[in-house]
Amino acid sequence: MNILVLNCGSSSVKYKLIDVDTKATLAEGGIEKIGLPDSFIKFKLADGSKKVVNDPIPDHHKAINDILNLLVSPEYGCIKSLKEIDAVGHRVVHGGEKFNSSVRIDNEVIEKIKECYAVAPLHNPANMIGIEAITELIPDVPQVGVFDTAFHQTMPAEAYMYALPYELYEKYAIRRYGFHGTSHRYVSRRACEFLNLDPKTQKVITCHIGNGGSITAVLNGKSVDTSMGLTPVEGLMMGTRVGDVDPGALTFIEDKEHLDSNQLSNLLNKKCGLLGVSGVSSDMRDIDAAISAGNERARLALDMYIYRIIKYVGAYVAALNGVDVIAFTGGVGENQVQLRKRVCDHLSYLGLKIDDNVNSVSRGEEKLISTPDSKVKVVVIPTDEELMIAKDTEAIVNGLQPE
Ligand SMILES: Nc1ncnc2c1ncn2[C@@H]1O[C@H](COP(=O)(O)OP(=O)(O)O)[C@@H](O)[C@H]1O
Ligand SMILES: CC(=O)OP(=O)(O)O
Ligand SMILES: [Mg+2]
Repeated sequence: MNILVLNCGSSSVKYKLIDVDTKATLAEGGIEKIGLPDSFIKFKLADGSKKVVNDPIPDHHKAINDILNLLVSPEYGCIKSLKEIDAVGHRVVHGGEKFNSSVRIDNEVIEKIKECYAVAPLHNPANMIGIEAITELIPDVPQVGVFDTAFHQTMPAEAYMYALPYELYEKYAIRRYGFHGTSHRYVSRRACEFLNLDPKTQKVITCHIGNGGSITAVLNGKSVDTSMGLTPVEGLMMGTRVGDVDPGALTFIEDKEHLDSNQLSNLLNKKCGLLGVSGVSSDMRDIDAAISAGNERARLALDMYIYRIIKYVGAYVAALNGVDVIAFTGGVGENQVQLRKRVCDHLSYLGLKIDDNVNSVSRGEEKLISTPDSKVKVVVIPTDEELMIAKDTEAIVNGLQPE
């Protein structure tokens, strides 16, 4: 069975075509920097080498079309026709309170995904573009939705409730949901497997730091708290998202700048974070380059970004009453060596030590980066949301309950 996985992030679309019977990955790649002038498509060729093609990709619509064309392209494709795809698994970012596991996509599910547009404006519309493109091109193929929010449905009420009037929760389901759940689920399990530990007995903190970023406290395999909230804006400072900010500052800005709620949402989602503070870019690679060129605002942005990660990890050590394993993942977490070093050096009070030599060469591969005598194990685990999505999709198409 060939399963196509589409993972629409806020700045990227990643894809994998997996033959789940042989476990072979037939094609994989991604489009990055969507909406930026230097966007590109990167994909693996049959011989394992990578090819990068620079191409202006203004939005997710063009990104998905390019991916589908590439799959059947005579030069680089691996299938002759889209009919060779048996099922499609989609990452869907916001599923509200409705979904605590993956589901087959039907009209009712589509309605629920659309209901969540307002609370995930960078993501759910992008996810729907993927679903609609597939419905149009290969209408009879079953499609499965795998929700970022599902893994966090185990959070206790004390962690997911806001101290707003209770009626607002009852009326609108305003609460914290958390995101990147598929990644936190995969990385927390894989980190334990990699270290030969039983996830059911471990206190794990997973740091998913990409264009969007979130940190999760995982106790015995279950999410008990996470840094994102009702929307993917809460928590860490991100590429373009503000993260935690005094709600009082928001009403002040609304007033002074005469913003309506759409304009305020646009500001908080698209104009803040690394981009807003540095004035340079939302992309960590550009921030690193600007710092090397002496840009002080880029340096301030990175300092703030790292400081926020340190505070959240500290908070989750408290929430878990200790920590056994810290895992870094996401485009930044897997590659930005300095960031990992600075976060870990700040956690030396836990008896945590990283091996600078190992850390400084660990990029995009599974690695234990703490020293043998460190009291906390620190690992880099490249996330594989696509594998999780493929497994869930296979289970659902076969009428089984996903794990
Ligand atoms: N080698 C690298 N060094 C530093 N940052 C990197 C590197 N590779 C990717 N990144 C950063 O990772 C981020 C994108 O992460 P990713 O997880 O792919 O994003 P998304 O949230 O869209 O899924 C960007 O800020 C990018 O600059
Ligand atoms: C939910 C979220 O922030 O996703 P991404 O990091 O892929 O933008
Ligand atoms: Mg992502």
